[in-house]
Amino acid sequence: ERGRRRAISNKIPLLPSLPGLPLIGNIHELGSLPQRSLRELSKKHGSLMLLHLGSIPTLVVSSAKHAQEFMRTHDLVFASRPSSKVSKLLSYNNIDIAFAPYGDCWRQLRRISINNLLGQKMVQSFSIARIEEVSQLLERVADLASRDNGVVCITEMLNSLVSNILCRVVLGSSMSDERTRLVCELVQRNSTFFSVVFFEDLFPKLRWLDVLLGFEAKLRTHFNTWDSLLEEFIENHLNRFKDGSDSNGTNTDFIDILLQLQRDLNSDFVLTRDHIKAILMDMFAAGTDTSFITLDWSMAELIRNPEVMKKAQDEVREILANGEEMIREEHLGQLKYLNAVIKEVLRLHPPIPLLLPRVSTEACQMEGYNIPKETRVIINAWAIGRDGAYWDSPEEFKPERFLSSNIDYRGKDFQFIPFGAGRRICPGMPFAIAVVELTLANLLLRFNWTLPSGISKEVMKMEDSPGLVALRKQKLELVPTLVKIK
Ligand code: HEM
Repeated sequence: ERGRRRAISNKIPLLPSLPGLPLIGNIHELGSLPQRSLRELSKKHGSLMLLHLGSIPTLVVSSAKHAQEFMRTHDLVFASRPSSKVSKLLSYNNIDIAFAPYGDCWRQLRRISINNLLGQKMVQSFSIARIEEVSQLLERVADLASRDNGVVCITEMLNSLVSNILCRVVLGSSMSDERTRLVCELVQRNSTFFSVVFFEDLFPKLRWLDVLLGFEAKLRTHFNTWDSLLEEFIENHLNRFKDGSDSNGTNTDFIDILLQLQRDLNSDFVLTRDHIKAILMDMFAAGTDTSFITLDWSMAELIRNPEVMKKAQDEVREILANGEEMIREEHLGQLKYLNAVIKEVLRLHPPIPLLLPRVSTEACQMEGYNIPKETRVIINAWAIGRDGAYWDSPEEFKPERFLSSNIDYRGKDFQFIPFGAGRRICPGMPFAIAVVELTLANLLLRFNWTLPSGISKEVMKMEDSPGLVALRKQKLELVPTLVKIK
């Protein structure tokens, strides 16, 4: 049967490749913001294009219809990830969740991530961490607002808020500020490494060039720093456990949960120390920048669209009963307009504009073409979210579009896939949404926001910075004014 299928697929034509240069193929066409250049290319060559990145054949998908083919119809064939030099090292040889190839190890770890770390129930159990960190942020903003010129760099404040929440949930509340800062720095360096393409990834025979140019040594040093830090965190937890100083379980964090699972798991799957370190690395790498970027773009869009800001502020201010000073998690379900604002931000600014790449584990057929095994797939979620075929005035920021529709980001509506879809959809979605909603709601409740004097919204640049994640290029500085609560 397999042989017959192969014989049939041999007769089906391959998708024609875009013309490229010798050796490098189409790399020169990517530019510094591939989501934009790939969208331009797709306007000419169609929403399913075959490119060659070095010697690697890569399909680029730019329409909701084709995204659905890859992430629903043929999801199983494309549920694996290609390995790269950076991801392989930082994921302890691809034994994490985000970069693991499709298979038993990935399935087991993904189940753990959903059942024990990131699912709705666990997200609720960490609500105190969010509330406390958000109230500290509000105090810091109020303090800065009362000083000098009252300007705050909201980008930096949001970045440390998200890092603090993540450190607290993953490592526990007793972590020193110095350790939290180090994690934050390493997470930023991770992003830099993920944006660098190593020669070996494009031309497997050119690994010697990475060695010669010192790239490989730098990456290894970075990994070693991470590794010893994660070892230190795990050992501290084990010692605390041995002392019995944390036996009442009130201080549970991700490391405690994973160590407990390591002790309990009575199945064939053995959770090793490397698995635990790889999962922890994933949580920091996948969880920090993404949520922070969403918050940063939200504040930028709100300041550029004062009528949207006003509506969102009216909504949060109306639902508080007299005397209450903070929006709490139980209020969030009522904030329909704020929810639409967040969706609109994720539509125009998906934090991972090209999602994470997939790779086929067997040949399959699509639109009369044969797609061979081991073809890489990049899905341009950024272009799909701005596709005029699905969205009215696609480049405009109009949260109202979501008030009258049921479209959401849970992976069923392929014109809106900031979290991906199918088997590999982001397991951190409930975690991220809880942080983003609570933070935005309270920033809008407590303060009125304006641009520093001399700066008008017309001169704000809404460009992304290059890299795997799309942070706004300019840091956002704003002037908050404390609002008296009734
Ligand atoms: C607004 C915030 C976030 C966005 C937009 C986002 C987006 C994504 C995307 C696009 C993917 C790839 C999906 C695919 O291949 O179809 C992904 C995967 C993943 N995300 Fe998120 N993410 C966010 C927050 C988080 C958080 C807070 C965590 C954890 C603390 C997290 C953990 C992961 C993991 C572990 C994966 C790999 C899943 C797999 O390969 O099976 N993410 N995310």
